[in-house]
Amino acid sequence: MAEIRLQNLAHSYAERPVGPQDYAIREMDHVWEQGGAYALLGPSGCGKSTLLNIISGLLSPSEGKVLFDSREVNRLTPEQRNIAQVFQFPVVYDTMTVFDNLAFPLRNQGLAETRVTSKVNEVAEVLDLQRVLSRKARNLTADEKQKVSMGRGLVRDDVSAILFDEPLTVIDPHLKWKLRRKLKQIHEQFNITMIYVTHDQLEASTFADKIAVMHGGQIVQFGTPRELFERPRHTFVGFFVGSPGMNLIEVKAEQGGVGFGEQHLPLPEGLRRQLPALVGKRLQIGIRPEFVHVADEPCAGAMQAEAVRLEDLGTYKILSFRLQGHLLKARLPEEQTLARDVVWVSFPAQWLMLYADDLLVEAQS
Ligand SMILES: Nc1ncnc2c1ncn2[C@@H]1O[C@H](COP(=O)(O)OP(=O)(O)OP(=O)(O)O)[C@@H](O)[C@H]1O
Repeated sequence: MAEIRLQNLAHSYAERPVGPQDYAIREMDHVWEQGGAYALLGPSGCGKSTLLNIISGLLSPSEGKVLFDSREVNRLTPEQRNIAQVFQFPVVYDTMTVFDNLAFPLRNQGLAETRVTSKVNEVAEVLDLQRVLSRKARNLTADEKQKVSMGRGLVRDDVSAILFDEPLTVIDPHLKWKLRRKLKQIHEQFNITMIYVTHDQLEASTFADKIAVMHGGQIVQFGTPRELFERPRHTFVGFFVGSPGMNLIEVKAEQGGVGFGEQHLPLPEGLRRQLPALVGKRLQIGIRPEFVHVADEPCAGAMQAEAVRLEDLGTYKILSFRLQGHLLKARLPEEQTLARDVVWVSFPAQWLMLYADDLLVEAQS
């Protein structure tokens, strides 16, 4: 088990990179603490697999260092780093039994056969594979094969870390939830550093204690699922995490707050004080649909808007409304009804975020 530190790390697949656009990973420093359950979340092409392969040793970074417990491992193979990796598609030995597949990494290490048997049984029980232990792997379903792949990663308790690259892609949807919970349970039981790559925020937040959100080859925020939801530090996190994503409106600085269209929006004192320092930057305000307050009648501080569509999603409703030409969303409780097309919306100060060039502006105390 190890603490994994990335130091001034960057990677370009190009032989002679000339600018940031040539980098799949842009310079970053990051620490994965020993024993943590982490997710690496981001859309296709943001650099997740590249980063995972650099950590595992399948790929050598073009710049910077990978340190395991302060020891540089840049030139070491995955075996030498003692990393277990579970890929999107199952990697199993078809002609071996499930038992022998699970035992393989342990026998390779020269473990005594009694210890092999007890470890294999322990992992098979966690993954519900006891029934198929004596079956040849080729006769298994895709789900079962992927469980065997996972089991091979989990069977050794001396690994530095286990890396999962979208491991549930081939798993039947109704089994996905069960397996995600299982992985979490395994993490609690074995206390191994685990990094789980996914583009699915639900998968990330059910598995991980902390999520690294990747965008354009960088980790734009590293935080708990709650932090990502309540205080997105980058507009991309606001937009990508949450369903629907955060409402973002481009604004200009004004006396006492910000403005968009004809609308003036006062800002809390701490943010107002920051405005002079932000001259020349692109300003946006952000508010999650869950925090927009919507009323039928005018009320203090509320802005008049046009209700465009109300979708009933069973346990809540999503209102699309137009405010000063911006189409925005609000999440309403299931029981809320709207009498007219005109609504009054307000953005509670504690949930209103201000972004300058896409980065969260912290209030000045
Ligand atoms: N072997 C390669 N050679 C050149 N460019 C590559 C190579 N592998 C990935 N890239 C590029 O690097 C960038 C990051 O790709 P990467 O596969 O790491 O992203 P990802 O977030 O894992 O996406 P996906 O989920 O689609 O795999 C992309 O622009 C991709 O085209």
